[in-house]
This record gives sequence, C-alpha cells and structure tokens, in this order.
Amino acid sequence: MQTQDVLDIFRSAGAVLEGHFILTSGLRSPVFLQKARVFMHADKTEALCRALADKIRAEVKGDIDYVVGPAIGGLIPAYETSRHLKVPAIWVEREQGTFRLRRFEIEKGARVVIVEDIVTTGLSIRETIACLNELGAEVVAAACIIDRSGGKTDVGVPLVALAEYEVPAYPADQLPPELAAIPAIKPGSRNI
Ligand SMILES: O=P(O)(O)OC[C@H]1O[C@H](OP(=O)(O)OP(=O)(O)O)[C@H](O)[C@@H]1O
Ligand SMILES: O=C(O)c1cc(=O)[nH]c(=O)[nH]1
Ligand SMILES: [Mg+2]
Repeated sequence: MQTQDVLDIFRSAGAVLEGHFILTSGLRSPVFLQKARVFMHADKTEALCRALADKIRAEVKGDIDYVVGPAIGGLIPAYETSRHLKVPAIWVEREQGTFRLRRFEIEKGARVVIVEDIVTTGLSIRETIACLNELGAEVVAAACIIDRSGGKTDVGVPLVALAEYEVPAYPADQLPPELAAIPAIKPGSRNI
C-alpha cells in the first residue's frame, strides 16, 4: 500500500480535517488527521493494519512478543495490527499525564513493537518507550499508519510508517496570519 492509497482511505472516511488545530505536542496545524473517523470502519482499519503488519514483518528482524498501543489513538491500530502479526496487543494509558502499563505485566527482555496511529513529533512514542524501558522491555521498533513529519522524526528506534506525508505545523507563537485568524481546537486526549 502506497502513501496515496492511505490518504485516499483517510479522505474517503472524511478524516482529513481543515481548520486550526492544537496538536498533542503543542504545535499548531491547519490540517488534522482524525483517525477515529477511519477506525470506526472495520474494513478500512483492517486493510491499513494488514499492510502495516506486512511492512513490520519485512523490516523487523527476530521475534516480536507484544504489540503496544499508546491510548487512545493507538488502541485500535495496535489491536488490529497484532491480529495480523499473531501476537498479543497491550496498551499504555496516561495516569496523571504519564504513560503507564496499568492493566498488564510484561516480562523483562520482552521484544515489543509500538503501534501508533499518527506521528507528528514522535513525543508520544518516546514517552511510550520510556515507560516500557523502565519495565525492562526491549522496544525493537515503532510503527504508525501516517508519519506527518514525512520521515524526519527520530524516535530512537526504527520507525516503520505505512505512509509518510508532510503536513505543516507551527509553534504557537509563530502562526501564519491565516491560521491565527481561526479559533483553535484540540481534538486529542492529552491533558483531558
Ligand atoms: O508524535 P506526536 O507529536 O506525539 O503526535 C502524535 C500523537 O498525537 C495523537 O495523540 P493525542 O495525545 O493527541 O491523543 P489521542 O491518542 O487520544 O488521539 C496521536 O494519537 C499520537 O499519539
Ligand atoms: O500531532 C497530533 O497530535 C495529531 C495530528 C493528527 O493529524 N492527528 C492526530 O490524531 N494527532
Ligand atoms: Mg495518541
């Protein structure tokens, strides 16, 4: 599956939103990929995650013991991708703002692939890696459906992106005038 196919699926689901968005990193953007509008459709999600699982299998050497999804956005793609990889899916979720593996145990040395929905700065993946490393797990790779940095983000482990699509994002004090003129909304769950 190519980047254009992934974007076609997002567009067909009405998931490519235009406006003024506050991203989880604090950056501002005129475009928001509302993945929930894709993940509400099992057939679209299955097609994306099957292709992502194939790409993970091709790029990650050795066994994978778990797929880990960062809640909330990573829950559905991690679960669906794990089905194709035939390994269990678990998740990290925020406890007072910090990702924790609240509902599961993980063995020291377990080989993990993080599966995210969207990557912008890689902050959420780095936070997930910190949580898993603290527990003694080995993060062998991270993966996502769309990398909005267009391949520029470094998360410290290999990043497998089903699509690389560069979308503008600006620090809050460096907004272009056309963006500053629109009221900002924050669709994600950080700080809720
Ligand atoms: O690469 P980053 O700069 O971290 O941005 C990408 C992250 O932002 C979104 O999560 P968000 O915290 O907005 O909440 P959500 O998972 O509930 O959508 C998305 O699900 C990724 O986790
Ligand atoms: O950076 C983010 O927070 C982000 C961007 C995006 O397009 N979609 C999303 O769910 N989160
Ligand atoms: Mg998220």
